[in-house]
Amino acid sequence: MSKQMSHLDNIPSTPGKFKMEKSAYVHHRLRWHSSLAKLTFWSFMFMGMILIFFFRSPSSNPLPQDPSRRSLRTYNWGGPAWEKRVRSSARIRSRNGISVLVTGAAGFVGTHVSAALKRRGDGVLGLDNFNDYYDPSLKRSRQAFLERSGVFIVEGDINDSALLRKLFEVVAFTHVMHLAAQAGVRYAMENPGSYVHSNIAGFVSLLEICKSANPQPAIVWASSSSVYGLNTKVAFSEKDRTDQPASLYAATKKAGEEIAHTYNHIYGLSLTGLRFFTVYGPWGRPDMAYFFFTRDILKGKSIPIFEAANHGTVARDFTYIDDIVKGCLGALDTSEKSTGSGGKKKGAAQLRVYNLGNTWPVPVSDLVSILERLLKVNAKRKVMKLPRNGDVPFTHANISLAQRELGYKPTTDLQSGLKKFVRWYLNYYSGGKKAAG
Ligand SMILES: O=C(O)[C@H]1O[C@H](OP(=O)(O)OP(=O)(O)OC[C@H]2O[C@@H](n3ccc(=O)[nH]c3=O)[C@H](O)[C@@H]2O)[C@H](O)[C@@H](O)[C@H]1O
Repeated sequence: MSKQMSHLDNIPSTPGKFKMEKSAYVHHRLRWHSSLAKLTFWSFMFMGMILIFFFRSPSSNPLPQDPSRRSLRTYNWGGPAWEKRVRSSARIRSRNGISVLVTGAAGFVGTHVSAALKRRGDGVLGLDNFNDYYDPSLKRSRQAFLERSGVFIVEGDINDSALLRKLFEVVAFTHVMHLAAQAGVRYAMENPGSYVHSNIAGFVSLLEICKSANPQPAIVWASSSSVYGLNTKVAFSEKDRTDQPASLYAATKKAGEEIAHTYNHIYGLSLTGLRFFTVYGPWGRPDMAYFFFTRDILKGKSIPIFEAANHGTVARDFTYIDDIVKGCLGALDTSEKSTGSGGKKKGAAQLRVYNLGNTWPVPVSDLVSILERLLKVNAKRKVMKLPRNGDVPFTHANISLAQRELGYKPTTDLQSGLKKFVRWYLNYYSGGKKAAG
């Protein structure tokens, strides 16, 4: 160790305690060394902070975390083998069958609708971008489940016009079931761009291709109960106002309804929007309350139960997936043909919107009680005020229009539907991932 260093060793850590009897020279040298050490130390700290900032900065992150940039991802598609799979999956195998492009096929509703169409002999081709809004492995399991039923899911984004054009070149789809979307009411505050990207830009991109397709397909697509927003008139009817969305999610779905009107008006596309009311069931979405409540009750974690102002009840018209599937098939089967061709309208075309709910709102606290009974575990309930993040206090569907025109008739109450969900959940997460379905 050098002499100078040994001097430094004598420097007390607390200023003001230095022994004043040392010579002025020594004192000066020590002060100089002390400043040098401090300077070196702070230089390193400064450099370190810059490096940390640089590596954590989103703009320098090579992997886009923002789903609104998902279109930057490249997918492999094309080639004779790929086209053969596309054709085979979309081939109609029953008399009077239809050929349907299902967007969002690896999603919750998309999986069930695709499987149901395939079961009755319709041609079905799936399209999904497998984004990571929630655990993509669940989407992969749904894909494997559909694969076993003969449904091929093309990996790609609805914003990829070249891919969509190619799909319509390979198959003359009679229908499109458009379920690809950025879902979730609360996440819209975290990532608004992803809602615009999928629910508005993506929808327009799809409609652009559909309007130019020959023949034009009829389109059925997922709107949402959330379009009723701050509407207080119950039960929600299609005639009620939908101009007060409470979340950006709701606003993009409402925008979708207006965009549908435009494409119907200008190009003669047949368009049917379905306002789904809090759909639940096996293969569901892990971001939804019934799903993560189940997970957290089993883990012994507390679950936040929202309540409205003045301890008011928060309730949802929870609708079981099988009922929703029947509504979707009813909408496809009653769709009239689009009237345009080559991008030109030839006459008036069908434009519809329907509520698909259960007509039986259930308080969220009752949902938790049902889960407790089914799981045989008491929940750690943490009641809290409904956050101001887009949630609405209640939903309640009037379904008479869908009943009359689509033959829609929900038959599953929340207790029976959750029983089926819990059975699936326990099977799926106890290692039976392949068999679950
Ligand atoms: O009908 C729709 O169009 C929408 O339905 C669904 O939205 P929501 O009805 O809000 O479902 P979901 O999040 O399961 O919350 C259920 C209940 O639990 C309450 N809730 C929620 C979270 C929580 O921590 N605590 C709580 O009490 C919460 O206040 C609510 O009362 C879809 O996610 C959405 O994509 C869209 O399709």
